[in-house]
Amino acid sequence: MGVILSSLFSRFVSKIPVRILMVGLDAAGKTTLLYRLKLAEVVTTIPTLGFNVETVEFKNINFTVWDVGGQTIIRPLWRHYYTNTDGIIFVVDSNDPERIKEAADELHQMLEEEELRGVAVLVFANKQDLPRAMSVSDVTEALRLSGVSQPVSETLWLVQGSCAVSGTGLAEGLDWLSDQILKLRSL
Ligand SMILES: Nc1nc2c(ncn2[C@@H]2O[C@H](COP(=O)(O)OP(=O)(O)OP(=O)(O)O)[C@@H](O)[C@H]2O)c(=O)[nH]1
Ligand SMILES: [Mg+2]
Repeated sequence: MGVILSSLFSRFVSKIPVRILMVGLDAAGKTTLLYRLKLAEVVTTIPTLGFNVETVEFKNINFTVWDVGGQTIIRPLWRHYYTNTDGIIFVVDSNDPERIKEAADELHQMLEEEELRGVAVLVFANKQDLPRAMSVSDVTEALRLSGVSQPVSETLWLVQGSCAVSGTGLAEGLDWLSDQILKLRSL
């Protein structure tokens, strides 16, 4: 009886494990975002040369977030993290219109990967606190996402405005991402 109760208990309280790959161009704010989520603090970052990985508890989900460095020379490493990815967080510096096309090209190249087919993609249009930041709709257009079809009952992608420094928009993004991942799992 005790064993049954304890296994029932752990079934209700244990969190659902989910693996997230977080990528985007260098300086988009990935590492800042990761530690804002993990510690609710702003950490001083240096460019990530390899990766950071942290678990972040959010509602009934246990996200393992892989934050991989975005400098041009190390972008080919992203694909080594694709296997078993449940969701992608693609971080864009909305204040860097000069490189938004480069970001779009990287995103589309990734979306063509067989291993990532059907994976939910949350785009954070980050740095919305900066006065000259591109709006969410401008980022969506520049990323050419409207052309990427959404499956009938799920939404494959969402562009969410964010500020990794204050944390604005992060919970909304994770809410959407967790819903999508759970929906896709139940299909
Ligand atoms: N104003 C503003 N600055 C931000 C925001 N997010 C990150 N930054 C700053 O942007 C710079 C780069 O942030 P990182 O988190 O190191 O960027 P990254 O995407 O991890 O970069 P790589 O590791 O090189 O791929 C840092 O100076 C951050 O403080 C934001 O939402 N608003
Ligand atoms: Mg980093």
